[in-house]
Amino acid sequence: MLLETIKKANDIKKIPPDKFPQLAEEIRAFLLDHVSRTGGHLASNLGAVELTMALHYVFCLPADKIIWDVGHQSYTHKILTGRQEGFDSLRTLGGMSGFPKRSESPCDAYDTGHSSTSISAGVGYVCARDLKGEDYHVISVIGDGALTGGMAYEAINNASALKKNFIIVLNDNEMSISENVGGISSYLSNMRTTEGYFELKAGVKNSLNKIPGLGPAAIKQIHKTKDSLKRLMIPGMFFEDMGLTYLGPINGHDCNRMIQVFQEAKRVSGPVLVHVKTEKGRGYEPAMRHPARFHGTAAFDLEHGIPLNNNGKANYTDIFSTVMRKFGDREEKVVAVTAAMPDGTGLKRFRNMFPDRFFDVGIAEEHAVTFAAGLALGGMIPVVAVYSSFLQRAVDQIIEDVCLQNLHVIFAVDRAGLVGSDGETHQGCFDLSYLSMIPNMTVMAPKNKWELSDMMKFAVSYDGPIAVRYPRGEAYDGLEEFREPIVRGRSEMIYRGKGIALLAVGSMVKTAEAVRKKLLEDGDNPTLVNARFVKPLDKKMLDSLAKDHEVIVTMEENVKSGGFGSAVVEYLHTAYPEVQVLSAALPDVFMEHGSPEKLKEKAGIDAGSIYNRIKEAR
Ligand SMILES: Cc1ncc(C[n+]2csc(CCOP(=O)(O)OP(=O)(O)O)c2C)c(N)n1
Ligand SMILES: CC(=O)[C@@H](O)[C@H](O)COP(=O)(O)O
Ligand SMILES: [Mg+2]
Repeated sequence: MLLETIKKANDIKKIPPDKFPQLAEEIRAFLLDHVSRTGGHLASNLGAVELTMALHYVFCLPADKIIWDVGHQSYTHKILTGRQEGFDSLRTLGGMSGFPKRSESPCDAYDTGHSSTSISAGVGYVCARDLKGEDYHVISVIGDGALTGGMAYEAINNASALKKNFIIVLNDNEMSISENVGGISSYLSNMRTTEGYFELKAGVKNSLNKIPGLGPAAIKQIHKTKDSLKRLMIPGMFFEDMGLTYLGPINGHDCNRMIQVFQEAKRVSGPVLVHVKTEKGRGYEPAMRHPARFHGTAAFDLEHGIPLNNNGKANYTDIFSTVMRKFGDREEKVVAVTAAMPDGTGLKRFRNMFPDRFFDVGIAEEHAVTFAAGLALGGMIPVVAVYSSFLQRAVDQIIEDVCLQNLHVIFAVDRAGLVGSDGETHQGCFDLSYLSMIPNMTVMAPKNKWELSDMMKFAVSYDGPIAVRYPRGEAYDGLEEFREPIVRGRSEMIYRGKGIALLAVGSMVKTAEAVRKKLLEDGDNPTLVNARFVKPLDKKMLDSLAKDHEVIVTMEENVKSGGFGSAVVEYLHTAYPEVQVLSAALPDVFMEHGSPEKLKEKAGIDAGSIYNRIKEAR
């Protein structure tokens, strides 16, 4: 086994490149064996095996810096830097992260998880290197999907002005999570797959060298001709026009070719882009056929590519998907917007049935929100379906473009709360704070699957900016009998008791039920309220609770700061200083990867911990 030779960074250099096809095969077998058991990002990793090997062969880590965009494709990098054992604990609490982490290895140059940041970070490294007079290479590896994100162009613009030595590797597999979209994607797909541009470059260089006594004017003329020829050979010459030297496209599964080109890229003066063509899911038939399904996967049966442990229960995304399909039929003004997540947000069905009213804007959350503002002003009812952590990108657009103009834009905020195995970068723990601080915004969270549907109906009938946030995973199907009509700013009384009031937001209503059960066993008779609205706050309900409860417990899957609990404390503290308020919320730390259940325990927002806190307080 060649893989056994790899114990630490740069060990790959001990393996002769003619053995690389065997090493690539072993790495793919290793990835499949582990990811089929643990779950994780598979298809992108299978596609990036040879690319990573070639990079590790040519560059020297940790001195040289490889910055992985998003970071979901960094598994081979982890293997080649001596972290094979970590794959047994991949994405579990205390185990190895699924993304690059500087705390995990000196070879991880940059912590990532969100898209389109690698070129900016790379340009920063390059400037710091040159200011300090240091000597190393910086390589940003960005996918064609990530190249739909605006930050990438801001960074290229900057890199081109700075003219510093810097390598960008474009890993083009013609896929984002779903099919890649937009102009840049079509541009890349239209590029010739031959290596014509290389041949031309080499040809021109050779001819220049062979002509004795060639003067500067003649060379200038030849360069001009070369540029015109390049334009003929490669449509658009977009990257060169942006100020980068373009090399490619090259076969991203041919290690020898990549090694040759990366070595050439090292010698280029100024920023250079190497365009590498890879195949998402390579080497595993089900992933090649369904790259979107195997982009990020739970544990699956390796032989057939079928997920294990699928209990068939609907999750919140499924409910949202059904609601949107119904709106598509009933309300012609409803349009759907996603930033490259039609699968993850459940909008695929809407896309298939109402393609004219569906917009995938690429990995461009900021644009998605301002685009929705325009749609709303033009008379449509846009539903922006987006993960909580990705919406962080667009806070300014929510404030300036949507809320300031008080526009009817609906935000369907999926993956709100602890998402689990993706960890810090993906936990949806800030949205209640960053949404409810904005004037004109209404913020709701459903307690169960029926309420998500009711809240979406309410959101469509409402006129103004409004957000519904719901968690990743199985939709709660308890408390079906509690289905009072939704009224803006009004919470829902589930059980009226006295002494202790549990006031819970969304997913925490289920936890509050469990806390209530424990308290009932002790002889207490706690009240349980489903908050429904985080903004506006139901002050009438708070007034009424304050009258006959000594302790009010707020419960939310959001950071404490700026969240529901802090709003309740602010109100009660002045109006009813005698009432004790306990806030169960996420702590002021970035929550790592692990199962949501374990993370809740760690954060002290599981039923047991909240019960204990109440007991201590009384
Ligand atoms: C800001 C942000 N929005 C959305 C995502 C979700 N996301 C993760 S990977 C990905 C697709 C990236 O495509 P590409 O860069 O081509 O990499 P590939 O998966 O094809 O290897 C998306 C949309 C994200 N990580 N960050
Ligand atoms: C890397 C990335 O950002 C996505 O692939 C994300 O991991 C998807 O998360 P879900 O599995 O919750 O859709
Ligand atoms: Mg891609």
